[in-house]
Amino acid sequence: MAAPLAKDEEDHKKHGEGCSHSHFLVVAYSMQGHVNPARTLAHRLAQVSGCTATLSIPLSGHRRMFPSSSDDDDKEAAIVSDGLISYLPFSDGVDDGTWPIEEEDRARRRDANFRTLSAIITRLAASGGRPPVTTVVCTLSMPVVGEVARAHGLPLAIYWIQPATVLATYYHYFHGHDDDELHQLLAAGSSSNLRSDDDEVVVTLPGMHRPLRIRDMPSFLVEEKTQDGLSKMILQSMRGLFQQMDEEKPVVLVNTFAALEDDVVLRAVQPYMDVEVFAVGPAVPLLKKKDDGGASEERLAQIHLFQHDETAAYMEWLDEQPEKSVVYLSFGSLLGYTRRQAEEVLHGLQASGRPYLWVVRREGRAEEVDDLCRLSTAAEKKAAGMVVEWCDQQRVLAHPSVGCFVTHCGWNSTLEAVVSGVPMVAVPSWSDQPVNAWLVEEGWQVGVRAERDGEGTLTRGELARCVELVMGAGDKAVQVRANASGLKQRAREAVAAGGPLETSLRRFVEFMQK
Ligand SMILES: O=c1ccn([C@@H]2O[C@H](COP(=O)(O)OP(=O)(O)O[C@H]3O[C@H](CO)[C@@H](O)[C@H](O)[C@H]3O)[C@@H](O)[C@H]2O)c(=O)[nH]1
Repeated sequence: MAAPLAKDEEDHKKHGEGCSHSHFLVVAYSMQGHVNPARTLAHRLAQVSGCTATLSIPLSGHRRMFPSSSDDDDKEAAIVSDGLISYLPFSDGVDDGTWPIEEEDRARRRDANFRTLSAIITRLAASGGRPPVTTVVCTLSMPVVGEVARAHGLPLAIYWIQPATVLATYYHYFHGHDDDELHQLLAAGSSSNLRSDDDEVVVTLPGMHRPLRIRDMPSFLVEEKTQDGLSKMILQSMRGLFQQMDEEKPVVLVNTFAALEDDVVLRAVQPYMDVEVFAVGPAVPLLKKKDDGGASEERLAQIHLFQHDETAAYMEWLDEQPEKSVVYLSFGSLLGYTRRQAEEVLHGLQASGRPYLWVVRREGRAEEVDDLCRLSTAAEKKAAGMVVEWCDQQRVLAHPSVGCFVTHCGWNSTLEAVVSGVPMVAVPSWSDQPVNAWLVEEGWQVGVRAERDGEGTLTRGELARCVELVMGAGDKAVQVRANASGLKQRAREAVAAGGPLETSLRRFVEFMQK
Protein backbone atom coordinates (compact mmCIF):
# COMPACT_ATOMS: atom_id res chain seq x y z
CA MET A 1 0.00 0.00 0.00
CA ALA A 2 2.78 2.42 -0.84
CA ALA A 3 2.49 6.09 -1.42
CA PRO A 4 1.60 7.81 -4.57
CA LEU A 5 -1.60 9.37 -5.83
CA ALA A 6 -3.81 9.67 -2.84
CA LYS A 7 -7.29 11.13 -2.66
CA ASP A 8 -5.96 13.88 -0.37
CA GLU A 9 -3.47 15.08 -2.99
CA GLU A 10 -6.15 15.07 -5.64
CA ASP A 11 -8.45 16.99 -3.33
CA HIS A 12 -5.81 19.57 -2.61
CA LYS A 13 -5.19 20.16 -6.30
CA LYS A 14 -8.91 20.33 -6.94
CA HIS A 15 -9.50 22.91 -4.25
CA GLY A 16 -6.49 25.02 -5.18
CA GLU A 17 -4.15 26.98 -2.94
CA GLY A 18 -6.40 29.88 -2.02
CA CYS A 19 -9.41 27.82 -1.05
CA SER A 20 -10.13 26.86 2.57
CA HIS A 21 -9.07 23.28 3.01
CA SER A 22 -8.94 21.31 6.24
CA HIS A 23 -6.24 18.80 7.03
CA PHE A 24 -6.77 16.77 10.19
CA LEU A 25 -3.80 15.11 11.83
CA VAL A 26 -5.33 12.32 13.95
CA VAL A 27 -2.93 11.00 16.60
CA ALA A 28 -3.44 7.76 18.55
CA TYR A 29 -1.55 5.23 20.68
CA SER A 30 -0.47 1.93 19.11
CA MET A 31 -3.35 -0.03 20.58
CA GLN A 32 -5.92 -1.82 18.47
CA GLY A 33 -8.75 -0.30 20.53
CA HIS A 34 -7.40 3.21 19.77
CA VAL A 35 -6.15 2.77 16.22
CA ASN A 36 -9.48 1.38 14.95
CA PRO A 37 -11.71 4.31 15.92
CA ALA A 38 -8.96 6.84 15.05
CA ARG A 39 -8.55 5.38 11.57
CA THR A 40 -12.29 5.26 10.97
CA LEU A 41 -12.65 8.89 12.03
CA ALA A 42 -9.76 9.88 9.73
CA HIS A 43 -11.40 8.01 6.83
CA ARG A 44 -14.71 9.71 7.44
CA LEU A 45 -13.17 13.17 7.74
CA ALA A 46 -11.29 12.59 4.50
CA GLN A 47 -14.62 11.95 2.80
CA VAL A 48 -16.02 15.35 3.80
CA SER A 49 -15.59 17.67 0.85
CA GLY A 50 -12.42 19.74 1.05
CA CYS A 51 -10.86 17.63 3.79
CA THR A 52 -7.67 15.62 4.08
CA ALA A 53 -6.63 13.39 6.96
CA THR A 54 -3.40 11.83 8.19
CA LEU A 55 -3.18 9.19 10.91
CA SER A 56 -0.12 9.17 13.10
CA ILE A 57 0.64 6.43 15.62
CA PRO A 58 3.93 5.41 17.31
CA LEU A 59 6.49 3.81 15.01
CA SER A 60 6.26 0.48 16.86
CA GLY A 61 2.59 0.13 15.87
CA HIS A 62 3.11 1.64 12.40
CA ARG A 63 5.63 -1.12 11.63
CA ARG A 64 3.07 -3.71 12.69
CA MET A 65 0.41 -2.11 10.49
CA PHE A 66 2.75 -1.83 7.52
CA PRO A 67 5.42 -4.52 7.86
CA SER A 68 6.94 -3.59 4.51
CA SER A 69 7.37 0.11 5.37
CA SER A 70 10.91 1.49 5.51
CA ASP A 71 12.77 0.45 8.65
CA ASP A 72 15.91 2.43 8.12
CA ASP A 73 16.55 4.70 11.13
CA ASP A 74 18.44 7.24 9.08
CA LYS A 75 15.67 7.77 6.60
CA GLU A 76 12.46 9.66 7.16
CA ALA A 77 9.55 7.25 7.34
CA ALA A 78 7.82 6.99 3.99
CA ILE A 79 4.34 8.46 3.82
CA VAL A 80 1.99 5.53 3.34
CA SER A 81 -1.45 6.04 1.79
CA ASP A 82 -4.47 3.79 1.49
CA GLY A 83 -5.95 6.00 -1.20
CA LEU A 84 -8.07 7.93 1.26
CA ILE A 85 -5.78 8.95 4.13
CA SER A 86 -2.03 9.10 4.76
CA TYR A 87 -0.08 7.44 7.56
CA LEU A 88 3.05 8.91 9.14
CA PRO A 89 4.47 7.57 12.41
CA PHE A 90 6.01 9.45 15.32
CA SER A 91 8.77 8.03 17.46
CA ASP A 92 9.60 7.90 21.17
CA GLY A 93 13.23 7.12 20.30
CA VAL A 94 12.97 3.53 21.55
CA ASP A 95 10.16 2.22 19.35
CA ASP A 96 9.79 -1.18 20.96
CA GLY A 97 6.20 -0.62 22.09
CA THR A 98 7.08 -0.53 25.80
CA TRP A 99 5.78 2.04 28.30
CA PRO A 100 8.43 4.03 30.17
CA ILE A 101 8.45 3.40 33.91
CA GLU A 102 11.35 5.54 35.13
CA GLU A 103 10.85 9.29 35.32
CA GLU A 104 14.00 9.98 33.26
CA ASP A 105 13.05 7.55 30.51
CA ARG A 106 9.57 9.03 30.42
CA ALA A 107 10.97 12.55 29.94
CA ARG A 108 13.35 11.39 27.20
CA ARG A 109 10.60 9.64 25.28
CA ARG A 110 8.28 12.57 25.70
CA ASP A 111 10.89 14.86 24.13
CA ALA A 112 11.31 12.45 21.23
CA ASN A 113 7.53 12.26 20.75
CA PHE A 114 7.34 16.05 20.75
CA ARG A 115 10.15 16.43 18.20
CA THR A 116 8.91 13.78 15.81
CA LEU A 117 5.24 14.81 15.93
CA SER A 118 6.30 18.37 15.40
CA ALA A 119 8.43 17.27 12.44
CA ILE A 120 5.37 15.62 10.88
CA ILE A 121 3.48 18.91 10.94
CA THR A 122 6.46 20.73 9.42
CA ARG A 123 6.90 18.03 6.81
CA LEU A 124 3.24 18.06 5.80
CA ALA A 125 3.37 21.84 5.50
CA ALA A 126 6.36 21.59 3.18
CA SER A 127 5.14 18.72 1.02
CA GLY A 128 3.70 20.22 -2.15
CA GLY A 129 1.11 17.52 -2.73
CA ARG A 130 -0.70 17.87 0.59
CA PRO A 131 -2.25 20.86 2.32
CA PRO A 132 -0.74 21.87 5.68
CA VAL A 133 -2.30 20.51 8.85
CA THR A 134 -5.12 22.74 10.11
CA THR A 135 -6.35 20.78 13.17
CA VAL A 136 -4.72 18.21 15.44
CA VAL A 137 -7.04 15.50 16.77
CA CYS A 138 -5.83 13.72 19.87
CA THR A 139 -7.24 10.34 20.90
CA LEU A 140 -8.04 10.30 24.64
CA SER A 141 -5.22 11.56 26.82
CA MET A 142 -1.87 12.30 25.10
CA PRO A 143 -0.52 15.48 26.72
CA VAL A 144 2.36 15.84 24.29
CA VAL A 145 -0.06 16.16 21.37
CA GLY A 146 -1.56 19.30 22.90
CA GLU A 147 1.92 20.77 23.39
CA VAL A 148 2.80 20.13 19.76
CA ALA A 149 -0.46 21.70 18.56
CA ARG A 150 0.21 24.77 20.71
CA ALA A 151 3.78 25.08 19.45
CA HIS A 152 2.46 25.19 15.88
CA GLY A 153 -0.44 27.49 16.70
CA LEU A 154 -2.95 24.81 15.66
CA PRO A 155 -6.32 24.08 17.27
CA LEU A 156 -6.74 20.80 19.12
CA ALA A 157 -9.75 18.51 19.21
CA ILE A 158 -10.03 15.70 21.76
CA TYR A 159 -11.40 12.44 20.40
CA TRP A 160 -13.16 10.62 23.25
CA ILE A 161 -13.23 6.98 22.11
CA GLN A 162 -15.40 5.74 24.98
CA PRO A 163 -19.09 6.37 25.63
CA ALA A 164 -20.44 9.79 26.56
CA THR A 165 -21.62 8.21 29.83
CA VAL A 166 -17.99 7.53 30.76
CA LEU A 167 -17.02 11.06 29.76
CA ALA A 168 -19.77 12.40 32.03
CA THR A 169 -18.76 10.13 34.90
CA TYR A 170 -15.13 11.23 34.82
CA TYR A 171 -16.13 14.85 34.40
CA HIS A 172 -18.36 14.83 37.48
CA TYR A 173 -15.81 12.84 39.43
CA PHE A 174 -13.02 15.33 38.73
CA HIS A 175 -15.32 18.27 39.37
CA GLY A 176 -16.89 16.93 42.54
CA HIS A 177 -16.61 18.64 45.89
CA ASP A 178 -16.05 16.76 49.11
CA ASP A 179 -19.74 16.65 49.77
CA ASP A 180 -20.53 15.48 46.24
CA GLU A 181 -22.79 12.43 46.13
CA LEU A 182 -20.48 10.52 43.79
CA HIS A 183 -17.45 11.03 46.00
CA GLN A 184 -19.35 10.01 49.08
CA LEU A 185 -20.51 6.88 47.37
CA LEU A 186 -17.04 5.94 46.16
CA ALA A 187 -15.49 6.69 49.51
CA ALA A 188 -18.11 4.54 51.19
CA GLY A 189 -17.63 1.79 48.61
CA SER A 190 -13.97 1.44 49.45
CA SER A 191 -14.66 1.20 53.18
CA SER A 192 -15.52 -2.10 54.80
CA ASN A 193 -19.30 -1.87 55.21
CA LEU A 194 -20.14 -1.40 51.53
CA ARG A 195 -19.14 -3.80 48.79
CA SER A 196 -18.69 -2.87 45.18
CA ASP A 197 -21.34 -5.42 44.24
CA ASP A 198 -23.88 -3.86 46.60
CA ASP A 199 -26.91 -3.28 44.37
CA GLU A 200 -28.60 -0.96 46.85
CA VAL A 201 -25.99 1.76 46.69
CA VAL A 202 -26.62 3.96 43.69
CA VAL A 203 -25.84 7.46 42.53
CA THR A 204 -27.54 9.58 39.91
CA LEU A 205 -25.01 11.86 38.24
CA PRO A 206 -26.01 15.39 37.30
CA GLY A 207 -27.99 15.29 34.07
CA MET A 208 -28.41 11.52 33.97
CA HIS A 209 -31.77 10.03 34.71
CA ARG A 210 -30.63 6.46 35.38
CA PRO A 211 -28.65 5.73 38.54
CA LEU A 212 -25.31 3.90 38.53
CA ARG A 213 -24.19 1.37 41.10
CA ILE A 214 -20.59 1.25 42.30
CA ARG A 215 -19.96 -1.78 40.14
CA ASP A 216 -21.14 0.16 37.06
CA MET A 217 -18.50 2.88 37.48
CA PRO A 218 -15.18 3.09 35.59
CA SER A 219 -12.85 0.81 37.56
CA PHE A 220 -10.19 3.51 38.01
CA LEU A 221 -12.59 5.56 40.14
CA VAL A 222 -13.84 2.72 42.28
CA GLU A 223 -10.39 1.39 43.04
CA GLU A 224 -8.65 4.71 43.49
CA LYS A 225 -7.26 3.75 46.88
CA THR A 226 -6.26 0.18 46.06
CA GLN A 227 -5.24 0.28 42.43
CA ASP A 228 -1.93 -0.80 40.92
CA GLY A 229 0.68 1.44 39.27
CA LEU A 230 -0.79 1.25 35.77
CA SER A 231 -4.33 2.13 36.88
CA LYS A 232 -2.97 5.02 38.97
CA MET A 233 -1.03 6.29 35.99
CA ILE A 234 -4.11 6.13 33.76
CA LEU A 235 -6.30 7.91 36.31
CA GLN A 236 -3.61 10.56 36.67
CA SER A 237 -3.49 11.10 32.95
CA MET A 238 -7.30 11.32 32.79
CA ARG A 239 -7.14 13.99 35.48
CA GLY A 240 -4.65 15.87 33.31
CA LEU A 241 -6.92 15.55 30.29
CA PHE A 242 -9.90 17.04 32.12
CA GLN A 243 -7.71 19.87 33.44
CA GLN A 244 -6.62 20.56 29.88
CA MET A 245 -10.26 20.56 28.74
CA ASP A 246 -11.15 23.03 31.51
CA GLU A 247 -8.32 25.37 30.64
CA GLU A 248 -8.15 25.20 26.85
CA LYS A 249 -11.75 24.31 25.98
CA PRO A 250 -10.88 22.13 22.97
CA VAL A 251 -13.66 20.72 20.83
CA VAL A 252 -14.62 17.21 21.97
CA LEU A 253 -15.56 14.47 19.52
CA VAL A 254 -17.34 11.47 21.05
CA ASN A 255 -17.54 8.02 19.49
CA THR A 256 -21.27 7.62 20.07
CA PHE A 257 -24.57 8.41 18.34
CA ALA A 258 -27.95 9.77 19.33
CA ALA A 259 -29.86 6.50 19.63
CA LEU A 260 -27.32 5.31 22.19
CA GLU A 261 -26.66 8.34 24.33
CA ASP A 262 -28.45 11.43 23.11
CA ASP A 263 -29.79 12.27 26.55
CA VAL A 264 -26.35 11.90 28.13
CA VAL A 265 -24.61 14.18 25.64
CA LEU A 266 -27.36 16.78 25.89
CA ARG A 267 -27.96 16.73 29.63
CA ALA A 268 -24.92 15.34 31.41
CA VAL A 269 -22.06 16.53 29.20
CA GLN A 270 -22.84 19.61 27.14
CA PRO A 271 -24.31 21.89 29.84
CA TYR A 272 -21.47 21.19 32.27
CA MET A 273 -18.37 20.92 30.16
CA ASP A 274 -18.84 24.22 28.37
CA VAL A 275 -17.11 22.95 25.21
CA GLU A 276 -18.42 22.08 21.77
CA VAL A 277 -19.28 18.38 21.67
CA PHE A 278 -19.85 16.48 18.43
CA ALA A 279 -21.12 12.88 18.35
CA VAL A 280 -19.13 11.23 15.56
CA GLY A 281 -19.87 7.54 16.11
CA PRO A 282 -20.32 4.74 15.72
CA ALA A 283 -16.71 4.48 14.52
CA VAL A 284 -17.36 1.12 12.95
CA PRO A 285 -17.01 0.91 9.20
CA LEU A 286 -20.01 -0.84 7.69
CA LEU A 287 -19.44 -3.86 5.54
CA LYS A 288 -21.05 -3.25 2.21
CA LYS A 289 -23.67 -5.90 1.60
CA LYS A 290 -26.26 -6.25 -1.11
CA ASP A 291 -29.09 -5.59 1.34
CA ASP A 292 -27.43 -2.62 3.04
CA GLY A 293 -29.86 -0.14 1.51
CA GLY A 294 -29.01 3.32 2.77
CA ALA A 295 -25.59 2.51 4.12
CA SER A 296 -23.18 4.15 1.73
CA GLU A 297 -19.87 3.52 3.36
CA GLU A 298 -17.47 0.95 2.03
CA ARG A 299 -15.09 -0.68 4.41
CA LEU A 300 -11.41 -0.58 3.56
CA ALA A 301 -9.59 -3.70 4.69
CA GLN A 302 -9.20 -3.69 8.46
CA ILE A 303 -5.64 -3.08 9.65
CA HIS A 304 -4.54 -5.40 12.44
CA LEU A 305 -1.71 -4.91 14.91
CA PHE A 306 -1.78 -8.64 15.63
CA GLN A 307 -0.90 -11.56 13.43
CA HIS A 308 -4.12 -12.41 11.68
CA ASP A 309 -5.10 -16.11 11.86
CA GLU A 310 -5.48 -16.54 8.09
CA THR A 311 -4.85 -20.30 8.12
CA ALA A 312 -7.61 -20.98 10.62
CA ALA A 313 -10.27 -20.66 7.90
CA TYR A 314 -12.75 -19.48 10.50
CA MET A 315 -14.84 -17.57 7.97
CA GLU A 316 -15.35 -20.77 5.98
CA TRP A 317 -16.18 -22.55 9.21
CA LEU A 318 -18.75 -19.84 10.04
CA ASP A 319 -20.25 -20.32 6.57
CA GLU A 320 -21.02 -23.92 7.51
CA GLN A 321 -22.89 -23.05 10.72
CA PRO A 322 -26.65 -22.46 10.93
CA GLU A 323 -27.91 -18.90 11.14
CA LYS A 324 -27.49 -17.18 14.53
CA SER A 325 -26.12 -20.37 16.10
CA VAL A 326 -22.51 -19.45 16.93
CA VAL A 327 -21.23 -18.02 20.22
CA TYR A 328 -18.31 -15.67 19.49
CA LEU A 329 -16.08 -14.97 22.49
CA SER A 330 -13.27 -12.42 22.66
CA PHE A 331 -11.88 -10.25 25.42
CA GLY A 332 -10.24 -7.65 23.16
CA SER A 333 -6.64 -6.77 22.50
CA LEU A 334 -5.30 -6.30 26.02
CA LEU A 335 -6.68 -8.88 28.47
CA GLY A 336 -5.08 -12.30 29.00
CA TYR A 337 -6.29 -15.60 30.47
CA THR A 338 -5.27 -17.46 33.59
CA ARG A 339 -5.33 -21.25 33.30
CA ARG A 340 -8.47 -21.41 35.43
CA GLN A 341 -10.30 -18.76 33.42
CA ALA A 342 -9.45 -20.49 30.15
CA GLU A 343 -10.68 -23.83 31.51
CA GLU A 344 -13.93 -22.34 32.69
CA VAL A 345 -14.52 -20.61 29.36
CA LEU A 346 -13.79 -23.76 27.38
CA HIS A 347 -16.13 -25.90 29.47
CA GLY A 348 -18.77 -23.19 29.57
CA LEU A 349 -18.74 -22.92 25.78
CA GLN A 350 -18.97 -26.68 25.44
CA ALA A 351 -21.76 -26.82 28.02
CA SER A 352 -23.74 -24.23 26.05
CA GLY A 353 -24.17 -26.91 23.39
CA ARG A 354 -23.65 -24.39 20.61
CA PRO A 355 -20.86 -23.93 18.06
CA TYR A 356 -18.31 -21.38 19.22
CA LEU A 357 -15.47 -19.25 17.93
CA TRP A 358 -13.08 -18.24 20.69
CA VAL A 359 -10.18 -15.76 20.38
CA VAL A 360 -7.23 -16.44 22.66
CA ARG A 361 -4.38 -14.10 21.78
CA ARG A 362 -0.90 -15.58 22.04
CA GLU A 363 0.30 -12.44 23.84
CA GLY A 364 -0.80 -12.46 27.46
CA ARG A 365 -1.70 -16.15 27.38
CA ALA A 366 -0.46 -18.20 30.34
CA GLU A 367 1.73 -21.03 29.00
CA GLU A 368 -0.53 -23.75 30.27
CA VAL A 369 -3.42 -22.23 28.34
CA ASP A 370 -1.67 -23.42 25.16
CA ASP A 371 -2.52 -27.11 25.81
CA LEU A 372 -6.08 -26.19 26.42
CA CYS A 373 -6.33 -24.36 23.12
CA ARG A 374 -4.74 -27.31 21.33
CA LEU A 375 -7.28 -29.57 22.99
CA SER A 376 -10.11 -27.38 21.87
CA THR A 377 -8.94 -27.17 18.26
CA ALA A 378 -8.22 -30.92 18.00
CA ALA A 379 -10.05 -32.70 15.21
CA GLU A 380 -12.74 -34.28 17.38
CA LYS A 381 -13.70 -30.90 18.77
CA LYS A 382 -13.65 -29.10 15.47
CA ALA A 383 -17.33 -29.49 14.76
CA ALA A 384 -18.10 -27.94 18.11
CA GLY A 385 -15.83 -24.96 18.03
CA MET A 386 -12.72 -23.14 16.90
CA VAL A 387 -10.02 -21.32 18.78
CA VAL A 388 -8.07 -18.62 16.92
CA GLU A 389 -5.29 -16.29 17.99
CA TRP A 390 -6.83 -13.28 16.27
CA CYS A 391 -9.60 -12.78 13.77
CA ASP A 392 -11.20 -10.02 11.76
CA GLN A 393 -13.79 -9.32 14.45
CA GLN A 394 -15.88 -6.88 12.46
CA ARG A 395 -16.37 -9.46 9.70
CA VAL A 396 -17.09 -12.18 12.26
CA LEU A 397 -19.78 -10.11 13.98
CA ALA A 398 -21.35 -9.28 10.64
CA HIS A 399 -21.56 -12.99 9.73
CA PRO A 400 -25.15 -14.31 9.77
CA SER A 401 -24.20 -17.44 11.74
CA VAL A 402 -23.10 -15.43 14.81
CA GLY A 403 -25.88 -15.32 17.41
CA CYS A 404 -24.14 -14.00 20.51
CA PHE A 405 -20.97 -12.12 21.50
CA VAL A 406 -19.41 -12.87 24.86
CA THR A 407 -17.37 -9.70 25.31
CA HIS A 408 -15.28 -7.80 27.84
CA CYS A 409 -17.21 -4.72 26.64
CA GLY A 410 -14.32 -2.71 25.26
CA TRP A 411 -16.13 0.20 23.64
CA ASN A 412 -15.13 -0.82 20.10
CA SER A 413 -16.33 -4.38 20.59
CA THR A 414 -19.57 -3.08 22.08
CA LEU A 415 -20.21 -0.74 19.16
CA GLU A 416 -19.27 -3.42 16.63
CA ALA A 417 -21.87 -5.76 18.17
CA VAL A 418 -24.47 -2.96 18.18
CA VAL A 419 -23.84 -2.19 14.51
CA SER A 420 -24.20 -5.88 13.61
CA GLY A 421 -27.24 -6.42 15.84
CA VAL A 422 -25.55 -9.20 17.83
CA PRO A 423 -26.81 -9.70 21.42
CA MET A 424 -24.11 -9.63 24.08
CA VAL A 425 -23.05 -11.43 27.22
CA ALA A 426 -21.08 -8.73 29.02
CA VAL A 427 -18.05 -9.76 31.10
CA PRO A 428 -16.48 -6.41 32.00
CA SER A 429 -13.06 -6.27 33.52
CA TRP A 430 -11.62 -2.77 33.99
CA SER A 431 -11.57 0.85 32.83
CA ASP A 432 -14.79 1.90 31.03
CA GLN A 433 -16.00 -1.71 30.62
CA PRO A 434 -18.34 -1.83 33.66
CA VAL A 435 -20.13 1.29 32.36
CA ASN A 436 -20.35 -0.20 28.88
CA ALA A 437 -21.80 -3.42 30.32
CA TRP A 438 -24.37 -1.35 32.19
CA LEU A 439 -25.37 0.37 28.94
CA VAL A 440 -25.72 -3.03 27.25
CA GLU A 441 -27.80 -4.58 30.01
CA GLU A 442 -29.77 -1.70 31.49
CA GLY A 443 -29.56 1.09 28.97
CA TRP A 444 -30.37 -0.61 25.67
CA GLN A 445 -31.25 -4.10 26.95
CA VAL A 446 -29.35 -5.85 24.19
CA GLY A 447 -27.59 -8.33 26.45
CA VAL A 448 -26.99 -9.54 29.99
CA ARG A 449 -24.10 -9.04 32.34
CA ALA A 450 -22.42 -12.19 33.65
CA GLU A 451 -21.31 -12.30 37.28
CA ARG A 452 -17.80 -13.37 38.22
CA ASP A 453 -17.15 -15.60 41.24
CA GLY A 454 -15.32 -14.50 44.39
CA GLU A 455 -11.94 -14.90 42.66
CA GLY A 456 -13.02 -12.78 39.72
CA THR A 457 -13.46 -15.75 37.37
CA LEU A 458 -16.31 -16.21 34.94
CA THR A 459 -17.38 -19.77 35.74
CA ARG A 460 -18.56 -22.34 33.20
CA GLY A 461 -22.04 -22.47 34.73
CA GLU A 462 -22.48 -18.71 34.62
CA LEU A 463 -21.24 -18.53 31.04
CA ALA A 464 -23.63 -21.25 29.86
CA ARG A 465 -26.51 -19.65 31.81
CA CYS A 466 -25.95 -16.24 30.22
CA VAL A 467 -25.55 -17.63 26.71
CA GLU A 468 -28.90 -19.39 27.13
CA LEU A 469 -30.43 -16.15 28.43
CA VAL A 470 -29.70 -14.38 25.15
CA MET A 471 -29.79 -17.25 22.64
CA GLY A 472 -32.51 -19.46 24.09
CA ALA A 473 -36.25 -19.50 23.58
CA GLY A 474 -37.19 -17.63 26.77
CA ASP A 475 -39.04 -14.29 26.76
CA LYS A 476 -35.92 -12.41 27.82
CA ALA A 477 -33.91 -13.84 24.93
CA VAL A 478 -36.62 -12.96 22.44
CA GLN A 479 -36.75 -9.39 23.78
CA VAL A 480 -32.96 -8.98 23.81
CA ARG A 481 -32.72 -10.16 20.19
CA ALA A 482 -35.51 -7.80 19.12
CA ASN A 483 -33.80 -4.88 20.88
CA ALA A 484 -30.44 -5.75 19.29
CA SER A 485 -31.92 -5.77 15.84
CA GLY A 486 -33.77 -2.48 16.49
CA LEU A 487 -30.52 -0.84 17.61
CA LYS A 488 -28.72 -2.17 14.55
CA GLN A 489 -31.30 -0.43 12.41
CA ARG A 490 -30.78 2.85 14.26
CA ALA A 491 -27.00 2.55 13.93
CA ARG A 492 -27.48 2.16 10.20
CA GLU A 493 -29.69 5.23 10.08
CA ALA A 494 -27.01 7.16 11.98
CA VAL A 495 -24.33 6.43 9.40
CA ALA A 496 -26.54 6.54 6.29
CA ALA A 497 -25.66 9.05 3.58
CA GLY A 498 -26.98 12.47 4.61
CA GLY A 499 -27.69 11.17 8.13
CA PRO A 500 -26.73 12.55 11.56
CA LEU A 501 -23.11 11.36 11.45
CA GLU A 502 -22.44 13.13 8.18
CA THR A 503 -24.12 16.29 9.48
CA SER A 504 -22.13 16.18 12.70
CA LEU A 505 -18.81 15.75 10.88
CA ARG A 506 -19.61 18.60 8.53
CA ARG A 507 -20.56 20.83 11.46
CA PHE A 508 -17.29 19.94 13.17
CA VAL A 509 -15.27 20.76 10.04
CA GLU A 510 -17.08 24.09 9.62
CA PHE A 511 -16.57 24.90 13.29
CA MET A 512 -12.83 24.32 12.98
CA GLN A 513 -12.67 26.56 9.89
CA LYS A 514 -14.17 29.55 11.71
O1 LIG B 1 -9.54 -11.20 17.37
C1 LIG B 1 -9.79 -9.99 17.44
C2 LIG B 1 -10.03 -9.31 18.66
C3 LIG B 1 -10.28 -7.95 18.62
N1 LIG B 1 -10.28 -7.29 17.43
C4 LIG B 1 -10.54 -5.82 17.39
O2 LIG B 1 -9.81 -5.17 18.40
C5 LIG B 1 -10.53 -4.05 18.88
C6 LIG B 1 -10.55 -4.15 20.38
O3 LIG B 1 -11.05 -2.94 20.94
P1 LIG B 1 -11.97 -2.92 22.25
O4 LIG B 1 -13.11 -3.81 22.08
O5 LIG B 1 -12.29 -1.49 22.55
O6 LIG B 1 -11.10 -3.56 23.38
P2 LIG B 1 -9.61 -3.24 23.97
O7 LIG B 1 -8.61 -3.61 22.98
O8 LIG B 1 -9.55 -3.91 25.27
O9 LIG B 1 -9.67 -1.63 24.14
C7 LIG B 1 -9.18 -0.74 25.13
O10 LIG B 1 -9.56 0.56 24.62
C8 LIG B 1 -10.97 0.79 24.50
C9 LIG B 1 -11.15 2.20 23.92
O11 LIG B 1 -10.64 3.16 24.81
C10 LIG B 1 -11.68 0.64 25.84
O12 LIG B 1 -13.06 0.77 25.68
C11 LIG B 1 -11.33 -0.73 26.45
O13 LIG B 1 -11.92 -0.84 27.74
C12 LIG B 1 -9.82 -0.89 26.53
O14 LIG B 1 -9.47 -2.14 27.09
C13 LIG B 1 -11.93 -4.12 18.27
O15 LIG B 1 -12.06 -3.12 17.28
C14 LIG B 1 -11.98 -5.51 17.65
O16 LIG B 1 -12.71 -5.56 16.44
C15 LIG B 1 -10.07 -7.94 16.25
O17 LIG B 1 -10.11 -7.35 15.16
N2 LIG B 1 -9.82 -9.28 16.30
